[in-house]
Amino acid sequence: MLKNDLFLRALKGEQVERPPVWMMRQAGRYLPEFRALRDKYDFFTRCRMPEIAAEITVQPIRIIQPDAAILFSDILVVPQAMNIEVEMKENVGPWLPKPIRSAADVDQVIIPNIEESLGYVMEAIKVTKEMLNNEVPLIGFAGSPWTIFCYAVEGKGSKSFDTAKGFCFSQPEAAHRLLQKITDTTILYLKEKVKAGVNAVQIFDSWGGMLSPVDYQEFSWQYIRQIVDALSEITEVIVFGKGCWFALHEMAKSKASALGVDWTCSAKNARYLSGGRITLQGNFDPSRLLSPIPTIKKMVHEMIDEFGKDRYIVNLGHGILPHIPVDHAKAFIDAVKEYKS
Ligand SMILES: Cc1c2[nH]c(c1CCC(=O)O)Cc1[nH]c(c(CCC(=O)O)c1C)Cc1[nH]c(c(CCC(=O)O)c1C)Cc1[nH]c(c(C)c1CCC(=O)O)C2
Repeated sequence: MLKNDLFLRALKGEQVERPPVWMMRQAGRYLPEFRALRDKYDFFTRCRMPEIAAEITVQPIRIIQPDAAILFSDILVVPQAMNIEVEMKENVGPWLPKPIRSAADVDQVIIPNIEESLGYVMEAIKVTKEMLNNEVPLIGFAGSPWTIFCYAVEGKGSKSFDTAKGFCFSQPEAAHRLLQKITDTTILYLKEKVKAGVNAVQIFDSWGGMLSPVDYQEFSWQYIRQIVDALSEITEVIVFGKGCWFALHEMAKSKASALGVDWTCSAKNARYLSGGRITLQGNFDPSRLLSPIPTIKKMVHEMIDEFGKDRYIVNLGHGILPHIPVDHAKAFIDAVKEYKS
């Protein structure tokens, strides 16, 4: 049994003493302990070594003490397993030497045997669960099919992902075939993660907000919904769509346990759009952690008042930035623990 199950209770919509808190990208570069390991091994090597991945996962649990851990890994290990080469370049980010640009390229993409190609993730989950010793739940994750597609086609990060969008609009049949392959792989992958021991899963649709509301339904949401349908049978599912406030109404009708929101959508609007009943997660502006500590704490308390303490998980509106001081990150977490309604 978990010693701290606040996070799972909030996902189930139960009443809580205070809302749970964790931070997207909490295992990351703002921690000196993370940077020390970073100097020793390159990015995907760290993902592939279960002991290292587990160590990075529990670092924030020791240092800033959130109510949930998120497995250290990356959304791009999935395309790697699908026969799409992905590198992580220093100061550049993801880099794909051979992006997908044609129907013939899509033919080369495989739905892998998860055990064979991503077994190292399952090993990392098992080691992490032992290290966590039932202190807090462990979150597993995957990118949304659309977000993975963005990298697979664009070949690198982008401000607008217009090559990826252009592929959808000019070669829709090939685009949908690729999106479906990613979806099928992601379902198999997340099911294995649940078997290996994660307590909940989050789907990151980081680039969903690049699409118009109509295109979002066609190229992103219909695939996320397949994942939610398959996974909600066995675990709690959180869907985080960056910039996807326009889809909250549709998302709230799904079997997801919670929806993530970013800081461009007010708590009031998010509650209104999502119908007021589903658990919401977010939405502190990550740059706001640069404010003085008393300001951070005050703003966190106001944010909880606005969302309400129940059916709410405190988080940032996107990942923590690398230059945030550790004591500011800790203040964010502490503010939630000090909250009195
Ligand atoms: C789009 C995306 C990626 N990866 C991820 C997303 C979705 C979330 C989001 O939108 O931020 C998800 C991700 N990536 C990482 C995690 C670990 C768990 C966590 O702490 O949240 C998670 C959940 C580790 C990571 N993934 C990456 C790092 C930094 C790599 C390093 O320098 O060591 C970490 C800690 C690398 C990465 N990985 C990716 C990019 C664009 C980059 C480079 C940009 C950057 O440096 O932030 C792809």
